[in-house]
Formats: sequence, structure tokens, C-alpha cells
Amino acid sequence: MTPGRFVTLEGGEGVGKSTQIRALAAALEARGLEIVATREPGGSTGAEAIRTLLMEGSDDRWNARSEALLFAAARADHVARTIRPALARGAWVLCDRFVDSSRAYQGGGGGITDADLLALHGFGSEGLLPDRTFLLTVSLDEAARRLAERGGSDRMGSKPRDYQARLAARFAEMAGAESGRWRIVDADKSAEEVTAAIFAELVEWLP
Ligand SMILES: Nc1ncnc2c1ncn2[C@@H]1O[C@H](COP(=O)(O)OP(=O)(O)OP(=O)(O)O)[C@@H](O)[C@H]1O
Ligand SMILES: Cc1cn([C@H]2C[C@H](O)[C@@H](COP(=O)(O)O)O2)c(=O)[nH]c1=O
Repeated sequence: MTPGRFVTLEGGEGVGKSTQIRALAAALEARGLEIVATREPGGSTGAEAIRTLLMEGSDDRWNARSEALLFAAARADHVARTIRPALARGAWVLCDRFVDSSRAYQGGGGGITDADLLALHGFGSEGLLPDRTFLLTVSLDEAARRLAERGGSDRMGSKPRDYQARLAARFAEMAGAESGRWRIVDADKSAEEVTAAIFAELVEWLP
């Protein structure tokens, strides 16, 4: 059995993560792999229930600490019930956001320290990290254009533009500091070009 691989896509709102997860899942399934395409917060029954708590309601429904705990609790359930079992049977897991979103949003955006967030992740998910993480980058204008085109916004997606800029800076900082795991992809390009750029960074693991 070939080993399962854990691949995550990260970035701000509207950069094209879910579009790319769908395209990559199709491309990898065509190579005969079992693909589990999932997302955070969510990806298991318990985590989807927590997602509803996080995404609905007023902006001040949770403070930064309670929000960090809810994301970590959702992730613990997702890891235990969906991600680890899939990896154990040799599937590839493609996940739209993971712990690095907590490090960017609750850390860079919300002021929780990286050490505290990693400690929560150590306890909740036994510190599981992806094999590869793609940071999709687009200009703030292009992200705003795409979100307007898609329409709708939830509690987490209605943050101001300076918050989005802090997030982008924190994501770039993590990708620079942990360059073995991260790859930065210019997602201003067409969806097909972005898929090809990501796929090229996974080819080494294909059977
Ligand atoms: N490379 C691209 N070029 C132009 N438009 C794109 C591209 N990728 C995605 N889009 C469009 O941008 C919008 C947002 O894409 P998508 O939902 O995949 O982003 P996302 O990163 O998953 O967003 P969120 O984090 O808010 O869920 C969609 O309307 C999608 O069709
Ligand atoms: C995993 C995770 C997510 N968030 C934020 C990021 C987004 O604003 C939403 C998720 O919405 P999406 O449309 O499904 O991308 O939640 C966060 O703040 N912290 C996290 O750990």
C-alpha cells in the first residue's frame, strides 16, 4: 500500500481554495488514488456542528480565546474521525484550511500566541501536520472581486480589509519560516494554471 498524503490549502477568503480542491481531487482520482476532500472548520459530524456555532451569529458572539478553543475542538474531531483513518488506509486527504488558518486568523488576526495555538493543537490533534501546505496568494482587490462575484458572507468572512492584510502577512511569514512544508502559489492566475502549479508539487509522491 502506498502511504496516504495529507495536503492542505491555505489563504484568505476567496483565493480559490475550494475551486482547487475540486480540481485536484479529480486530477488525483484519475491517477487511481482514493481522495478524501474535506474542509475546516468541519469535515466530521461533530466538527460541522461546531462550524455552525462559529460561522453564524453576531461578530462578537465569541471572544478570541473561545473562538480558538472551538476551532481546535472541531479540528480534534475532524482529525480523529476523518483524517487519520483516511491516511491509515492509504488515501490522500485534501483539506481546505487546517491548523495554519488558526495560526493566521486567531494568531495574526486575533492576537493569540503561536505557542498557545500549537499547544492546543498538540493536545487536541496530537500535533498532526500536513505533508504539504499550499499558500494561495491573490491581491486584495482580486480577492474582493471574486467574493463579490460569488456573493454572500458569513460571520468569519465579514472582517475588515486591514484584518485581511494582517492575515496575508501572517500566512506569508509562516510559509517563509517553514519552507520545507509550504509552497506559495500565485493564485491570481487562471484556475487551470493554479491547478497545474499545485499538481507539479505533488508529482514526486504519485505512485
Ligand atoms: N483562478 C481563478 N480565477 C478567477 N476566479 C476564480 C479563480 N479561482 C476561483 N475563482 C472564483 O472565485 C470565487 C471564490 O473561489 P473559492 O470559493 O474557490 O475560494 P475559497 O478560497 O474557497 O473561498 P473561501 O475561503 O471564502 O471559502 C468563486 O466564484 C470561484 O469561481
Ligand atoms: C479553519 C479555520 C478557519 N477560520 C476562518 C477562516 C474563514 O473566515 C472561515 C472558514 O470559512 P471558509 O469559507 O470555509 O474558508 O473560518 C479561522 O478563523 N480559523 C481556523 O482555524
